[in-house]
Amino acid sequence: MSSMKPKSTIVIFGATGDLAKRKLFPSIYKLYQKQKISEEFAVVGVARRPHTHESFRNYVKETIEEATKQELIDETFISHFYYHPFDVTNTDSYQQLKSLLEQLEEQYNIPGNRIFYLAMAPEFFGTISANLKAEGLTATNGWTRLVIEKPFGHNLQTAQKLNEEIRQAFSEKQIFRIDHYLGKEMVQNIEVIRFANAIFEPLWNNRFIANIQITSSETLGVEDRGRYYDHSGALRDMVQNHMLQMVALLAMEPPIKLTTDDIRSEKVKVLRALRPISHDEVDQYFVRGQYGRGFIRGKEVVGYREENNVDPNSNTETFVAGKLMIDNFRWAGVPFYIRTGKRMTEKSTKIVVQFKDVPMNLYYPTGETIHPNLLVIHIQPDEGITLHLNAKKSGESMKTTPIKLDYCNNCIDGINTPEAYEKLLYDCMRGDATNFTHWDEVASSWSFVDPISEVWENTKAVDFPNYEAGSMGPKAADQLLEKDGFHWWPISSTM
Ligand SMILES: NC(=O)C1=CN([C@@H]2O[C@H](COP(=O)(O)OP(=O)(O)OC[C@H]3O[C@@H](n4cnc5c(N)ncnc54)[C@H](OP(=O)(O)O)[C@@H]3O)[C@@H](O)[C@H]2O)C=CC1
Ligand SMILES: O=C1O[C@H](COP(=O)(O)O)[C@@H](O)[C@H](O)[C@H]1O
Repeated sequence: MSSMKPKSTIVIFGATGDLAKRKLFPSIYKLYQKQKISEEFAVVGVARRPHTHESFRNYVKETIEEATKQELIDETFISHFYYHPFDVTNTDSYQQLKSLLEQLEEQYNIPGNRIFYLAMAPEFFGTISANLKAEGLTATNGWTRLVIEKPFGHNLQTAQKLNEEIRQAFSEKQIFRIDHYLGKEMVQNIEVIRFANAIFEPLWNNRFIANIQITSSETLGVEDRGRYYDHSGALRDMVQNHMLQMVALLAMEPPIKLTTDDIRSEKVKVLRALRPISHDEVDQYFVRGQYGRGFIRGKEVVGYREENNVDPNSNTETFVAGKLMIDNFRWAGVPFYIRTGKRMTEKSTKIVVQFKDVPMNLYYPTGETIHPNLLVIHIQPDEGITLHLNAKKSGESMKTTPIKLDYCNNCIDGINTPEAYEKLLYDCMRGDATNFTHWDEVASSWSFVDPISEVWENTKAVDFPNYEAGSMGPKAADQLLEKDGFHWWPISSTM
């Protein structure tokens, strides 16, 4: 990795789409504003919609203004954007794209460094990769990298096929598989909290931790993504990738060094150690839900089956809760509970590490319990850490009261946490793949998730819809913990 400002052309396939508009253009702008990338760069948008370079620049400008809520006055920045309209299945057009890139590389003195960002439906990933190689766009004097959006396959088999296709054109080192949760500030902080604090790591195991809970709840429904989501569901959309990545970061052994390979190999070991769930065991370990009508912040919303582009009899889950066991020395016997869903009470991603109770309760010999110690990692929207301890209740003789030590990451003046895509794009430009998923992680995650989706696809959920929009999911998700003697800790910002 070079310490110089990265310099490359970025080709965005799917440049007129939602992801480019909401995440990619604003991220490139932020990197430019912060002077993190070289002033000599070029972005080429590819999609079918007709645009000239000029009309595309206007479009990009509008999208950035909409995202940043600021007027974009820097005309120089926008002049680095170009547009090349074509259907990516049409092989003839790649030669023209190649000529444009060569011309821009000369104009901006870019040494053949190219990022191909596939912000398109996955069905095109293989075709684009093959065409880029066949038409000679990957052979340059510099480096070429391929950024792949999710979903990476629909199950292990399709993911393997896709991987083989893109590996025909790009080596593993050139492939940057995006999991945007890995770009979140507090997800990246998990590793630092664990490995830079002498007080946590000695306790970070089955002798002291009772359970770990990860919740990622959303208030949004499927919005305009019904067509994709109805074939995906929450298990593939959130669990196979984001939730399992957080589990891996929480459970991995300290890497030998903070290199991409060392960290990834520790994460893979966790994913391989996940106790496989057989078809017969799915109901014991996993709960699915689908939202019905309800209220989100006082506003009535429709049920999932009434959403656009969703089958009115859909069997797709919009909520998942699960109990994961990691069969290794460190974690044997410690449940990791995960839950994620749409149209829930609050938008919140939180990790709660619940420590085991003190060995003997000196303060309430009559049976009242002491509040367990909790370490809460607030991923979003609030970013921070809270440690729940017990202290003496003022004025009362030897009674305890729960107290909290709080650190708020995004309350500090001047800290403007970069958006996940901004960080990941920057990492990719620098060639740092640490916060992208290696194929081995993807494969292990699919192996774990596949039996669950197979059972759910083949058995109709008779009780769907089984949770009201605006609630915390179906009752069965609470029972999953209750049968182990635990309960979900609240996700409110006061936790
Ligand atoms: N949107 C989001 O928040 C997220 C998206 N993703 C992933 O990112 C990818 C893109 O998603 P999103 O932006 O929402 O999708 P959209 O449907 O909004 O955009 C798709 C883009 O592909 C272009 N396109 C479609 N077919 C062709 C073709 N044959 N040739 C050339 N261009 C084509 C479209 O442009 P045109 O019609 O002009 O050809 C458009 O620019 C998907 O893999 C998605 O799963 C992942 C996480 C979040
Ligand atoms: O990848 C996805 O993530 C979003 C949730 O991301 P967040 O950063 O807002 O927590 C989810 O809405 C979407 O369905 C899924 O594809």
